[in-house]
Amino acid sequence: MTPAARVQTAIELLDPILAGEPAERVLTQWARASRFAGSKDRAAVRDHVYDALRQRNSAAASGGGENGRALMIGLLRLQGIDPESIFSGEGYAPSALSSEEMKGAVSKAIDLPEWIVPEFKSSLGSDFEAVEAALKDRAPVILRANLRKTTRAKATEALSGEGILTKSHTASESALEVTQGARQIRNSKTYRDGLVELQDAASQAAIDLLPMDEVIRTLDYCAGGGGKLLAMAGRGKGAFFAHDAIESRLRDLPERAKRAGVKARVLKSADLTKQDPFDLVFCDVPCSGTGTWRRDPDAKWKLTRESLDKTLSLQLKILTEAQNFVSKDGYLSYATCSLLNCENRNQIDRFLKQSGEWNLIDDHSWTPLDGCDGFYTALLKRC
Ligand SMILES: C[S@@+](CC[C@H](N)C(=O)[O-])C[C@H]1O[C@@H](n2cnc3c(N)ncnc32)[C@H](O)[C@@H]1O
Repeated sequence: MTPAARVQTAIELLDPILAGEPAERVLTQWARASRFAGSKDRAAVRDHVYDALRQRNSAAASGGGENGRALMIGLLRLQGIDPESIFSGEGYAPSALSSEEMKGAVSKAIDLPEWIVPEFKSSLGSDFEAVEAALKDRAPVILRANLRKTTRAKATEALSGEGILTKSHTASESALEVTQGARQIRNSKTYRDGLVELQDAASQAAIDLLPMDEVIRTLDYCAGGGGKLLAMAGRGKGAFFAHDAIESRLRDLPERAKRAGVKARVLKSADLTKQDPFDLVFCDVPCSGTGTWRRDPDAKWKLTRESLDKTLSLQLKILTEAQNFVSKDGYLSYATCSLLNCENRNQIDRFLKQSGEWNLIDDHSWTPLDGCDGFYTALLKRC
């Protein structure tokens, strides 16, 4: 595909996404139906679509409209590319710019839904502008060296032997930022042998704060794909249990655990009460995902006040349930990939007040300004 044909494809895919279809599904369906598109074409089209979504308001303001064509015109302007050089109307290129479209100019806007801006401002304070600007960019690709099987230095060497270059990330001693060869990771021997996993640096740093040396039985209460459980297992030697209210979310865990050299027992909700209590119950709760909007910009425009309010209630419900599975001297831990206080510290304060049984030992938050996704974690112990 020519560069112009890739832009035309992005325009055609953006329209259904802007109408509400999930971006990931639209891209996957297009890739399946477009055998002519090579891996570089697919990656380029994907980058155009996600770049336009990350900067949707700025692209609309710079392109003079809210549809796929206007967003791509605006995005090119924001990227310093004259859209006239792409919109030629030749071959598979988008049709030539109208005189109205030619009049547009670069115009930067706040690339967040309007309703959430006050939440962001009150949560981030003086960091608001810098974080909002960072969310317009792509997120780095970060790996976790699996400390069960290797060290960060050895993982770096093994990856480099396969053409994947990395540098150490300051947030965690297991974190590596990929600087070259990111698309080869999943096919590399280093990855297939379980020496590294894809995981953001803030998630790794959050696991570093857990008292893994002290605990014997760990329950990941909202285990999902098991990313955090495997990171905990990389640091601890005890027994690891995985639970999720939606059992199908745990489907990838056995394969990933095998690759990582970890034994993890999956527990159904009905079996939890039959278990001995756990020394650590980790709750990586459902959240707004605001901290990961660089990776999933489609979610940014789909979050509503109503869905955030529902999520806030669910978070408190999960903590209230999960506390029952913690041993007398055990720890309860809470985590979100959110940048919002209402899901983070405020939520913990509400829980502490409501239960009257727990003390906050430590909490920490990360933002893209730390070179990470937005993330929050709190560690609680019984009073
Ligand atoms: C943020 S995701 C977890 C991601 C996972 N920890 C990882 O690292 O890949 C939140 C998970 O909580 C689960 N969940 C939702 N409601 C729950 C509940 N009441 N009890 C336990 N898990 C729940 C969801 O199914 C989802 O998989």
